[in-house]
Amino acid sequence: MTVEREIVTGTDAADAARLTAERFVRFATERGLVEPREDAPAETHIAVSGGSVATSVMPAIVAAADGAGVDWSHVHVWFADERFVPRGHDDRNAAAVASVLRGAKGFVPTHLHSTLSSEIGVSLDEAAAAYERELRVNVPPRSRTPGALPSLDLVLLGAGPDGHTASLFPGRDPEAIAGRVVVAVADSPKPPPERVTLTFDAIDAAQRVWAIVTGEGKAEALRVALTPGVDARTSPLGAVRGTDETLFVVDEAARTALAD
Ligand SMILES: O=C(O)[C@H](O)[C@@H](O)[C@H](O)[C@H](O)COP(=O)(O)O
Repeated sequence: MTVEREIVTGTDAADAARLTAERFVRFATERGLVEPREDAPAETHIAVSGGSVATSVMPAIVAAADGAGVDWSHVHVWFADERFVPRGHDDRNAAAVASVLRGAKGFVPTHLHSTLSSEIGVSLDEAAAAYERELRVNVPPRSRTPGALPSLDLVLLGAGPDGHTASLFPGRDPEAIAGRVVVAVADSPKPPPERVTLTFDAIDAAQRVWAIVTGEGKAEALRVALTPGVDARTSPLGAVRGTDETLFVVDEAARTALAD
């Protein structure tokens, strides 16, 4: 059964980040990260993206979590996608996310799961395979079916004006990456060309998928994503779903192409 997609609207990008942070505090509370509970899950696995998710939404989340008393010591942070560039390169999302997480109370630095960077002599394919292995070892699947994919608790996605999300770009065959958790992208239309990304299957195995889509430049991408029945080749953003929750946090500017 497909879970209904929920849309919440902020006045602008900052308000959308605030609304996302509010939802995060609710999520963290449910998982026993504020008041420890006996039946709380031992670990919480979230994946984050680059762009404004790394630079605006994560800071809002960490600030709100701090105000609510969230303990990050059992939280693991993964990347929905990452650019395959040398460590320390400005294009790498890891540095921005690591710096935000320095303010997260109790966060254990080794719980930030970065992808391999390009200067260490691994190929792009090896970097993707290594990240898939790391996810499979650390993140339990929800189903006992053999081969079931790891189920992240929360995936935070952004979206590009072309409807890409993570590094899943339109015009590509989703079947070509079916069953994989992480794949290499060697020819991203948006620079830098080499990336690693979670697949549709990996995102769809996550319990909660939240996409933060703001700004007038995303209006058409949002309209297409919300078109009933849109496929992953036309709109990666429109195709992603969580097992329990799919939430789009948008702003007024991004809604301008939607019918009332
Ligand atoms: O990897 C990239 O090239 C970008 O990070 C990209 O995927 C970004 O996440 C989206 O385009 C949304 O960007 P904004 O949230 O900043 O609009």
